[in-house]
Amino acid sequence: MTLRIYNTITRRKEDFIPIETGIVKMYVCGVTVYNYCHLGHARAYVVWDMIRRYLATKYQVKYVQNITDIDDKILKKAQENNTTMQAIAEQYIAAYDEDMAKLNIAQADDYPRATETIPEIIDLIQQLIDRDYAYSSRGDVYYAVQKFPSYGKLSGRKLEDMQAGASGRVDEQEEQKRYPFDFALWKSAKPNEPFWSSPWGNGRPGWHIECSAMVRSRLGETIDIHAGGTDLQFPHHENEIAQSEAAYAKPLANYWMHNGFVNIDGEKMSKSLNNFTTIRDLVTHFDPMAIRLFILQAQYRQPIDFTEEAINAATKGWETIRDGMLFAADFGAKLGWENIEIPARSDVGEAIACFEEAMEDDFNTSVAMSHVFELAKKLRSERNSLSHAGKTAASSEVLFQDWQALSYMTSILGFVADISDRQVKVENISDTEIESLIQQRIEAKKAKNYQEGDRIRDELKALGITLVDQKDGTTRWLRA
Ligand SMILES: Nc1ncnc2c1ncn2[C@@H]1O[C@H](COP(=O)(O)OP(=O)(O)OP(=O)(O)O)[C@@H](O)[C@H]1O
Ligand SMILES: [Zn+2]
Repeated sequence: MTLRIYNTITRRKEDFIPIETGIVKMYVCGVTVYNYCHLGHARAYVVWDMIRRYLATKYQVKYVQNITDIDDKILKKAQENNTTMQAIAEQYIAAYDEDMAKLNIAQADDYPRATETIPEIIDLIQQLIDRDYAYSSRGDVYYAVQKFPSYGKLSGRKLEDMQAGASGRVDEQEEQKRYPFDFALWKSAKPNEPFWSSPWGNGRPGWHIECSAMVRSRLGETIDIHAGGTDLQFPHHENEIAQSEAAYAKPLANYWMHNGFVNIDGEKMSKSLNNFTTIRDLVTHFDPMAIRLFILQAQYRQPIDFTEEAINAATKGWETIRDGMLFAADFGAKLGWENIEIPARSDVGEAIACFEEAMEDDFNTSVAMSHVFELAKKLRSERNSLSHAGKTAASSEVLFQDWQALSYMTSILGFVADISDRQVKVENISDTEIESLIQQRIEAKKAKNYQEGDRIRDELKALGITLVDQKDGTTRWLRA
């Protein structure tokens, strides 16, 4: 099987061949740190985390993700809060780390910050000026897009078409440019703004140049995969290509990958549209793994609509998968299983062929998840047989293989099931409390308050107690 990746720049799926055998160099554009991350950001970073985990089954992956800690929006927030740009950045970097850890997103190998990359940025701008791709103008430096003949090759935009559609509005900054689509590499310092000294005077870098400088300094002139959200194709990634390829005369990346949006009512979830739900708010209502599942149920390039029904359905789905993942912890001893660690790929063998086939097809997690569900549902039905009849339909060996395959797949997709949480809860409810809740449920059902009845059943389920309603109207219960 060969891994195939949809490459935005060629607009087709291609076989993945890394530059250096056995190594993948991957750069992902990170967040601008001036606010809490929302579900759209969660999607982006869950997706790149999943891809990184899958690649790591075959290659050594070097994963770099930048932090944009200089930006107009951060400055504005600092002014509003009467504090410094650095203080705002630190606050939201810490929040980012917390949110991503909840979603079980692995740390990058490196998180370069714009403020820590200034010498490399200045060097790169100087090279572009020396090669006549950039010019300084009253303390600013601009990239001359017309000098780069393949400008637009990633996004498919042509300068002539863009010019025809432009408004013709000219503000002060526009006057300093030679051509309307030239973009800033360096911005002269305004009063009360942080600045760094440079050959063009005091100022700060533009946004696009930081990524070109970081890719080069952390990974090299050409990398394997460069990734980000669909909105970054233009202008951000187009401009990165123009900068890096003009400076080094080599492709910046061999594969360009872009994740689809999380939408609300057909519109991109975004800070500027104020239609966002933060990750920290979501995790107070939903299990972070249900959020991860909600994201991975779609193939990464497809849009996802965020609705309450969809996230509720993902919560139910996660319960099934979690029970499957915890099958060994719950029943392994009873079935005589010895090694109940998450298995290595070699131990799982043939069982994962279908899963891998889906993942090799441009990381089709939608199909991959269907294989996960198949196994989780099978284990759930065996769980019921064990609880009710004290025996399983399939042999212990077959179940062990199923559980291993499920555990392997879910580890690649980055799911974690918290056994400690469950054990504590199970110990924390006494038989008398269970009996009393069952009695309350029977009464609720008699009063036709089925919602309350279901609530009690779910509450007990979360505590590891399964209720089994009998034909005679009584209820039996079982601890997981
Ligand atoms: N709704 C979304 N769905 C998927 N990815 C998103 C969404 N919103 C932002 N992203 C991605 O998150 C990453 C970080 O984005 P960044 O910090 O620049 O936020 P942003 O695009 O300014 O967010 P916003 O649009 O909310 O202001 C980018 O790769 C971006 O494409
Ligand atoms: Zn970038």
